Amino acid sequence: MSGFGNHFATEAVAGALPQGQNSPQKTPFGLYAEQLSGTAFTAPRSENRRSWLYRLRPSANHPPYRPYGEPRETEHFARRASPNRLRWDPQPWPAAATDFVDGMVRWAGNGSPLDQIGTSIHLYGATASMKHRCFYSADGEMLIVPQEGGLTLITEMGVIDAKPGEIAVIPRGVRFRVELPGGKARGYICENHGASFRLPDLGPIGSNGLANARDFQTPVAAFEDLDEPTEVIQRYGGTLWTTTFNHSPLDVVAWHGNLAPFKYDLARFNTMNTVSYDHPDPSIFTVLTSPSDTPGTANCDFVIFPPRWMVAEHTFRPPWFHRNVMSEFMGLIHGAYDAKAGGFAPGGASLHNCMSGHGPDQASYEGAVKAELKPHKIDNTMAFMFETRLPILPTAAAMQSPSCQLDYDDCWTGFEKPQLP
Ligand SMILES: O=C(O)Cc1cc(O)ccc1O
Ligand SMILES: [Fe+2]
Repeated sequence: MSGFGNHFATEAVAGALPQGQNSPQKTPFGLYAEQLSGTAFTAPRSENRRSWLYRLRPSANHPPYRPYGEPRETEHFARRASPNRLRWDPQPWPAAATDFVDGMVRWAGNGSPLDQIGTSIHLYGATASMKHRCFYSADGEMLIVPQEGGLTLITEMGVIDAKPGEIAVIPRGVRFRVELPGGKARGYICENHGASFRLPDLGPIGSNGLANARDFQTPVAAFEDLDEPTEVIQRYGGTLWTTTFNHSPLDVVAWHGNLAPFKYDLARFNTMNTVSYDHPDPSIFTVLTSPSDTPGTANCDFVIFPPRWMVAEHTFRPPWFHRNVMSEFMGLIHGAYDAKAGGFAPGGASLHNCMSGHGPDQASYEGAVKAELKPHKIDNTMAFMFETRLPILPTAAAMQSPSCQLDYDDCWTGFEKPQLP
């Protein structure tokens, strides 16, 4: 079903969706009605997100949760916020068969899930499909950015196939199982603890452009009818909890509402750029934004750097040097990034925190200053950024990882000193 934030209605079995009311005394086939809220009941209508789910068993039907495995100490934030610029090589594949839940590592983040502000940024690398288990986050919606290998996200509300170049967003609380059609998959996740992602305002751009609402796709209802023990793992307060249902909770036969998972093909992005001079702020490439309480200052923006024509005249065309009050976590889905001649590989990541000077590496700078400024297509590339209001803390896992490039600062050495008259 197409459209962003629409009020959808879908049933996997004809007649399963109640008509004319949400909670009839007798539901079709005796399905259990459940409201899933993404905003406070009292949120203004323009903000309000909720869906009604009609399922084979009430979600309430389960034993208590207990901590899942050993606490993942390395997922805690480093004890001190570091102003240092950081970059990581792509993560190696897990040696043993590892599914999406076990292959997900919190790498960085800010704010706090219990305060419902900020983000947790995870990397995942999986080599096995989830079997008899599913996952959800009570801490935030999950924006999943596949980098290598597709994911089949079998959610309570329908099935999403997401391949590299597409993104998927699973609302807070929606349970899902991840299968790997290609046998392995890796990528990035922004678990958004704040206000849910939405399309940015377009201002003077007008009523079309950037990510167009109709290119977002939400699955139709699909369910499994399985009376088999199913492990349900949730992230709650930053840690994992587990319990075992006596049935699959992916048992929603019909649903309606405007809180739902969706996917988006980044190739559909209608990219804006200068046709005169100077390199615009990267906010023109915002796909989705999670606003904070301060207008224009995002809890998190999801920004991409897609293929595009570079035509600016008498201009230094790559990203300029800058120091930003917002903090920037970047990843690369494929290709090369125009500010980094080397070292930023697909599957890798970088972190440039509040006020940390960064920009083109020396080689990219040199090349761009010398380049002949004819129209040039930056092609076969897709980098992205989670840009967020609060400084980002890496976790111990990220700091201790052998993939952390100890020589990253060196890419900004060797600049020639200008000769003044
Ligand atoms: O730092 C980066 O590479 C991201 C970025 C890109 C750009 O074109 C302008 C500003 C910015 O932070
Ligand atoms: Fe930047």
